[in-house]
Amino acid sequence: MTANKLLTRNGDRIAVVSGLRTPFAKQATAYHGVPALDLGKMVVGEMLQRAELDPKEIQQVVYGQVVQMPEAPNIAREIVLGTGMDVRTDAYSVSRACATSFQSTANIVESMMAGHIDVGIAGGADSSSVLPIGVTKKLARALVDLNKARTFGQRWNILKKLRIADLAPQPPAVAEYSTGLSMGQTAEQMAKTHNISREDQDAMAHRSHTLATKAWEAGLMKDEVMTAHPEPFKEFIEMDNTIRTNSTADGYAKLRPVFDRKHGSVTAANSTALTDGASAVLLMTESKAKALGYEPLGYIRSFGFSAIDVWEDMLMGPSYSTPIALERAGMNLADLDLIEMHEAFAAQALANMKMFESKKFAEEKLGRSHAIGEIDMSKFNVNGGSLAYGHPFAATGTRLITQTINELRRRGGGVGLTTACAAGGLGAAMIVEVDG
Ligand SMILES: CC(=O)SCCNC(=O)CCNC(=O)[C@H](O)C(C)(C)COP(=O)(O)OP(=O)(O)OC[C@H]1O[C@@H](n2cnc3c(N)ncnc32)[C@H](O)[C@@H]1OP(=O)(O)O
Repeated sequence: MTANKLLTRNGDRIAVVSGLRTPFAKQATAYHGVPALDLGKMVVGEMLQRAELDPKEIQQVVYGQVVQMPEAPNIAREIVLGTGMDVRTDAYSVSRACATSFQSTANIVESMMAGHIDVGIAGGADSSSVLPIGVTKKLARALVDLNKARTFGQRWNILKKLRIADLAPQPPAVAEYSTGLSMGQTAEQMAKTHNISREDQDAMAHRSHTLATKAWEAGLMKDEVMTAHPEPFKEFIEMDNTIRTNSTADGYAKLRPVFDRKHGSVTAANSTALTDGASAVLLMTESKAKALGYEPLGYIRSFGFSAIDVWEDMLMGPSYSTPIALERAGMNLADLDLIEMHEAFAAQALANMKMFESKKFAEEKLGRSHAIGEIDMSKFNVNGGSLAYGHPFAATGTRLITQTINELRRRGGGVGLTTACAAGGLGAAMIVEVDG
């Protein structure tokens, strides 16, 4: 029972007591004008209310957002202050690109393992609609110099050096800082290197939308997705508007590639949309959960993070992090009942799936004698993935954790892998379990 599990010093497992998210929405739609912080407060506030937990029980909040709000750099602390928690609740923010809420969850787990806390909240939120739109480097420099200038002549000397182009606003790019390549260009690179066909990418996207539609229709999302009522409080948002409920296989072929217009295969339909949303999990040590009268939904069994080069195959994180998490759990891929992989792009997910079954990859890149294993599609993203739900960067990790645990519960228990790639060549994998 105790072997290969994450345990506290008292032998407690780390329990997921609750998990919730907002409906996810495409950029500039339902949450236009709603900052990530408000989305985060919305989901954490609602989760506390549903759990009927005295907010004063929360000892630590670790939260994250990938696209930062300069006016509120510590989103976790703002969530504490904005949701009625004790002002003395510790809170800090983390960033691990698209794996941010895997990281915030890992931080709470580690605090529990160290014996520092026994109740904490982890999660992440992002808005692609409320962005810190900046100015060019030349204009930024001129503005600083203008602030220091004392005379009209000095001011004029600064201003006359500016050109019209220097005044253009600079939105943040979804690109890798050190290579300058966008995530879409990286997916395109991976599609070419691993011979991922356009047809296979489109089929994966169609599968994702179809399964997500079925999941919503069957009412599977109702416990884990709240109804949102964002400012200006005109409408309620009940469902992800990212999902194409009328997805048809032939609708995909018509689209032109976006990131390599001439020779590419990555389109708007086989990429995740730019998305707004938030998610969170409430974690407790097993004995604290029981003492407070909670029946845990599931447990965190193991996790692992990985890092590789950013120039080639940068979004291959699942293929590197999964063997680490499996080894720490004392398991093989075949022991898993579910495999939930973040679908950043169909090409990226398919390239990872290929590498899972490649002995050559295992030998050359992982230093292992055998492949990670072949993915059984009946266990893979069974209720659809990020291609359908979208990807509010920091929110995807805790979406995956909650979705996987809930599906394991519907199946009467078991063990599931959640895994994601992230910018910077990072990878995250977390194994969750539900008692049978
Ligand atoms: C580690 C990581 O996770 S890395 C990933 C990080 N995330 C990203 O990089 C985000 C990637 N995505 C993007 O940048 C954007 O979504 C893009 C550039 C791919 C597309 O953006 P947009 O052009 O604004 O997408 P939009 O939603 O308008 O779709 C474009 C067209 O495709 C169509 N389309 C989209 N999905 C589908 C589909 N499933 N089936 C059929 N048509 C579709 C739309 O209807 C639209 O058609 P229209 O022009 O006739 O209206």
